[in-house]
Amino acid sequence: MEAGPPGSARPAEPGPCLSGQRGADHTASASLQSVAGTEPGRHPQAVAAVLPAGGCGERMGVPTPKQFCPILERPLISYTLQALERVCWIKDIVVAVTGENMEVMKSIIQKYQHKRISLVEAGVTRHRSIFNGLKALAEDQINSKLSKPEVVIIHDAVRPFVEEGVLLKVVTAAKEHGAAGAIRPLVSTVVSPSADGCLDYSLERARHRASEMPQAFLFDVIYEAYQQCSDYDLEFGTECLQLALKYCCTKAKLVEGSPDLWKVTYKRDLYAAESIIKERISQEICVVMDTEEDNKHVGHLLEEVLKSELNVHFLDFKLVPPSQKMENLMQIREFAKEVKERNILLYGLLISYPQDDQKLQESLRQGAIIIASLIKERNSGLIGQLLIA
Ligand SMILES: Nc1ccn([C@@H]2O[C@H](COP(=O)(O)OP(=O)(O)OP(=O)(O)O)[C@@H](O)[C@H]2O)c(=O)n1
Ligand SMILES: O=C(CO)[C@H](O)[C@H](O)COP(=O)(O)O
Repeated sequence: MEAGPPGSARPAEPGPCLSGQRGADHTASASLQSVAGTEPGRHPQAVAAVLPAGGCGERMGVPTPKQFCPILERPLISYTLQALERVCWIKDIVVAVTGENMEVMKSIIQKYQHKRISLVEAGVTRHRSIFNGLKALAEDQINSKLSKPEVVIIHDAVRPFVEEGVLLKVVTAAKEHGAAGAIRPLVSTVVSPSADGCLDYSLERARHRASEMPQAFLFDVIYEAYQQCSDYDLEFGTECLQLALKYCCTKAKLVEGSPDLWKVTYKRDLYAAESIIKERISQEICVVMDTEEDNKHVGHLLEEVLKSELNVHFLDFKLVPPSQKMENLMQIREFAKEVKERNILLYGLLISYPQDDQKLQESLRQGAIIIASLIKERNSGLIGQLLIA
């Protein structure tokens, strides 16, 4: 079963959103090496990331800012951080969080053991939050453990499915062009209404693209752009690539991104994100079997049946001696409670091994169906129960 990251303390509840906050106040390891700048003579801290996470998620319509909304009992932002942390050549990750949610963020970092994270205070708009993150990375910060990177990635905290491949593409393109960003084809046509609410004009859909995240910039380019830009830009702007163009004459390279890069914005996006996470979890499982030596073949048969149910590849397959802990049902329940603290869901499953071949197959098929649905659904109500196939 999928094991969540270790850690025990529960994070504090996120603070509610201040209403009116929005706009109110002012592939190859060789290429990875070169992105990370590890070749001789390069700055060792070449790539850093800034994650704006200071919004209140007005469009989501729930009191908890969306970045802290739980998906399968884990805050959304933790998935995004995990996705960036997996990329070893990103040396620092600067997260911009509001003062009132600083403690929540710290407890998430502690609980899920996130590494390489620095926190800065968010601003009242997304651009201001990003600017605060960039300031923390700029060289002239006293007492800072951060150092100025050559390239900075900017990525929204609410886009959890960012893959290393697209990060590599934008960073590589940013090194060459000064700026780069992920794009997607438009789903709907963009129209411009006139003051009377009637159609003024429409854009030719095939000639336009949706700008997504991640984006990457030569640090000096984007920092200069933020330093130069107007209060109006900081207040109402939504496009970092535009700032680089307007203030540094840097034309960003546009890179095709994957469909999963979309931004969690509305409540239905949380359900979509949950489904994607479940799908991914069910493709990365470790099955630990407790089978007696003379029944080893049954374990292998189960693996075969399970593969057809789940479409998974097995990361690990072990035969372990019966554990003392599992000997009675109460202990399974106690053990399940204990490991749930670490986001591990433990269920007991008893599969009978009839001598009759056909009955054995049926029993294994039932077992595989139960295992597959437990993995896909992560039903926390059933943990510690002994299910029978
Ligand atoms: N003052 C702000 C506003 C937004 N963000 C961050 O910018 C990202 C993208 O913004 P958006 O989806 O607009 O988030 P919200 O502003 O929270 O959502 P809404 O517009 O629905 O209020 C999010 O990670 C959000 O937390 C930020 O760091 N600081
Ligand atoms: O759209 C974008 C591309 O540049 C940004 O990712 C950003 O999410 C826009 O944020 P907001 O919803 O606050 O305008």
